[in-house]
Amino acid sequence: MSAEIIYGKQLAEELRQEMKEEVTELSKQGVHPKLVVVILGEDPASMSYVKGKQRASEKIGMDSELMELSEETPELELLKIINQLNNDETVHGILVQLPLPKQIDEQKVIEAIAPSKDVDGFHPSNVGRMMTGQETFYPCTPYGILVMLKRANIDIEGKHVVIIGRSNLVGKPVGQLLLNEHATVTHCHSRTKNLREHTKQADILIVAAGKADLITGEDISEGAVVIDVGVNRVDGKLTGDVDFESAKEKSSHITPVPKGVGPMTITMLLHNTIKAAKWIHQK
Ligand SMILES: NC(=O)C1=CN([C@@H]2O[C@H](COP(=O)(O)OP(=O)(O)OC[C@H]3O[C@@H](n4cnc5c(N)ncnc54)[C@H](OP(=O)(O)O)[C@@H]3O)[C@@H](O)[C@H]2O)C=CC1
Ligand SMILES: Nc1nc(=O)c2c([nH]1)NC[C@@H]1CN(c3ccc(C(=O)N[C@@H](CCC(=O)O)C(=O)O)cc3)C=[N+]21
Repeated sequence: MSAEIIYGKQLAEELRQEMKEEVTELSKQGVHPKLVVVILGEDPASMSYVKGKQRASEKIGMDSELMELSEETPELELLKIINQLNNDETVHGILVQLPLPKQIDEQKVIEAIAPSKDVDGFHPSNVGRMMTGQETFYPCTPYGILVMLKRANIDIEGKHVVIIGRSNLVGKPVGQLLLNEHATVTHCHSRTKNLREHTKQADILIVAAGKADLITGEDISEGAVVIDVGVNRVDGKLTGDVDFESAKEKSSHITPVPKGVGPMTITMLLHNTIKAAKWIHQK
């Protein structure tokens, strides 16, 4: 069997077209969704994601602003800036690019962002809402994965989803969202023993470890759905956590890297920003 390739990039473009129309409609009502992205330092990989977010926002007619701060910015100064953005009525979404330099406590920064502007969905209040099945901003990568699975007509209910990763950004929230959709969820991580025994059990395998080629065709069962979240740079080339060629021969569906999960992450960020603008407007 050779898998159907799920191109997140293509789906992302379709969804962004719909969003562009929504932004036009909103602007007729005087609502101009605006995202502010804050980045500290000039790490090339981070800059490249951030530029991608900027381009995507502009393409759908959304306002977006990039605040480039020095790598040495003190924590207190960053917290002050976040406070100003929280109080700025023209700003609907705030994203502080992670990871942050070592002088800054990441959790403090995440908690400083007003939950109503937390388009990343990382604030404990929004995480709690997601956990209890309430409407909120869902973290962009997990939400993008959910939308991809749904659009590809993949059944989630009752299926065994195995996730490699338990980070607060990806692993944990994707497990929670799929649990909300009635999947049976297993998380694996660096202390998991006999990883292959677990991955072989997966109807849907989500790999978010950040280790190139961690998973190959031998680790999966015939007909599994494979979602590769990993973004690794190997010899200057972007690659995922899954050996695409061998996994493609055994899976029923598989996402590529690039052009898979990444573009969906950015799309859900745009979606959350539009949602934030609509919420504020309704108040
Ligand atoms: N495409 C996209 O839009 C996005 C892609 N990413 C990418 O996804 C990947 C994961 O990101 P993130 O969750 O932030 O990364 P983290 O490094 O925070 O988490 C990695 C997780 O994988 C686990 N892990 C690492 N190595 C192994 C191993 N050999 N076997 C089993 N488990 C392992 C870790 O276990 P433990 O908890 O025990 O340490 C941890 O839970 C990265 O490549 C990142 O670049 C991230 C965000 C968005
Ligand atoms: N506060 C915060 N929120 C994030 O959502 C966040 C973050 N910090 N820090 C870093 C990670 C990583 N991330 C990606 C987004 C898009 C692509 C993406 O679009 N990738 C393209 C390729 C892009 C390229 O060619 O460089 C693709 O896979 O096709 C990848 C990774 C968001 N993150």
